[in-house]
Amino acid sequence: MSMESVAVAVVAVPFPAQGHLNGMLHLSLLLASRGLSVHYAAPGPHVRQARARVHGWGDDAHRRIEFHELEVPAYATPPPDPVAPSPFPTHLIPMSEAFLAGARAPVASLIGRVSARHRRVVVLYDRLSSFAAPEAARIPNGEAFCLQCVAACFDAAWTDAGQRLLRKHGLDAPHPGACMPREFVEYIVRTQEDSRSPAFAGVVANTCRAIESEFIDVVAGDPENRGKRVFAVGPMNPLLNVTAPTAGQSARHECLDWLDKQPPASVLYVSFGTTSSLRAEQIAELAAALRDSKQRFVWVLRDADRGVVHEEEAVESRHARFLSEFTEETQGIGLVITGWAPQLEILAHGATAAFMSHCGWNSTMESLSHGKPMLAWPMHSDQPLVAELVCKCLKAGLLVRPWEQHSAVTPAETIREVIEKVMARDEGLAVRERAKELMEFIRRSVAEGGSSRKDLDDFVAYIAR
Ligand SMILES: O=c1ccn([C@@H]2O[C@H](COP(=O)(O)OP(=O)(O)O[C@H]3O[C@H](CO)[C@@H](O)[C@H](O)[C@H]3O)[C@@H](O)[C@H]2O)c(=O)[nH]1
Repeated sequence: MSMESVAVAVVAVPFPAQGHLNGMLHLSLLLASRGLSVHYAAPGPHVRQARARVHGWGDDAHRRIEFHELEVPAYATPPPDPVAPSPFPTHLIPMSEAFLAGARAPVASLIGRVSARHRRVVVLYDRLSSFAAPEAARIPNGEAFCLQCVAACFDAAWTDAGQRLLRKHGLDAPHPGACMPREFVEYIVRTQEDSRSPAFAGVVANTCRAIESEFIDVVAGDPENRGKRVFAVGPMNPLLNVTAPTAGQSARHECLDWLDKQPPASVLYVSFGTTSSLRAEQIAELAAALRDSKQRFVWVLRDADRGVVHEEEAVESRHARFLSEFTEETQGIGLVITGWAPQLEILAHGATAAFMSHCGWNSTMESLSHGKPMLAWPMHSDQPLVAELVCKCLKAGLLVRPWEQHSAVTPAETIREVIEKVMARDEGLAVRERAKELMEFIRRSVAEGGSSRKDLDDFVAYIAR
């Protein structure tokens, strides 16, 4: 480790929901592997959640990071409501508000302590934890970079130039603000002023030129980013080798042993991330579609996370009756996982053929970087637009149902039709081939000489200057 890199410290302040904790931890691990001193700060339960759930780095990698548990006053953590009219996780709003109100002071004090010991402090914040950016301006040696853990097309979609580009590509998703409740749009607006801190130096984005080149240009050209640096370093998730298990990882999930016994490219992986809960009627239709399609599957059947994650007993009890019958009917053909699944390893596995997903951005990057076509079932926020990007622009997926139908139950027949197309029919050949091609492009981006590698090198060189 050079003295130069030790002199610069990174303070990473994720938003404490899994889809954000995860990206910030991947980036922190990438920076730590380059010899930078990295401090990762989140409320205690979320630090533990991020560490327990991250995949692909091996058991030892975390030692390179200093974790800080922020004291945030207690808040309500209601369970998700699977029958709510909107699939947006409104049950997370009390956590978001408490975090916004309570985390600023402990983050400021951490930044102050780190500032005293380093030549420069780089505050990496999430768009939803922008309050950390002005704290970088209050120390003499601070600067702030925003980690964009959503697609560049979603970031771009809020601007006129972005909207024009979306139309040019025939991407016909509703305006981003329409896919989330008004109170959450207000939350984003309230954090906007902070993100314009004088310490704001630029954006690090979990995307790459191989899939979003024009959208990255729109983000870079946004007047808010004028004179700032934009680095597209994605995918930040490790790219696993399809045959070898993760090096240095002790425990292996049993579903991977089951996948080892299945033929190549024969299994459909089904999972809807950590912010979606399906209503019982929808679960029954999806189950019927999986059973009737006669395709092998791994299905992660979980409700959305609470504001603080407790273990999964409640989920199991909600589905217990249905599950005992369904697992009997599909014995040998499929697996249902009700706990935390090793998604990255599942997507990397040679037996996995395709991914039925809500199109969260982490899932999308993980799927495309492992060559798996997507069966897109968008639920809220950025997902309807990402589904359009994957299906229409990248042509690496098929839509299960458009977002506009989110309050209706999608029938088994419709779901089965898409499963059969992607998994078995000639009609699905093009998306299967295209996903493999994109994997090659994406992997070239992060390899020596690729655009994401260069942007990561440039980012590291810039902050360590
Ligand atoms: O059993 C599981 C379930 C999930 N995951 C991982 O959890 C992450 C889920 O992230 P994502 O696919 O992005 O979905 P969400 O959890 O829904 O993420 C939220 O955050 C994302 C990034 O901001 C947004 O793109 C989404 O719309 C938003 O819902 C991924 O890394 C998955 O690999 C597992 O490893 N095992």
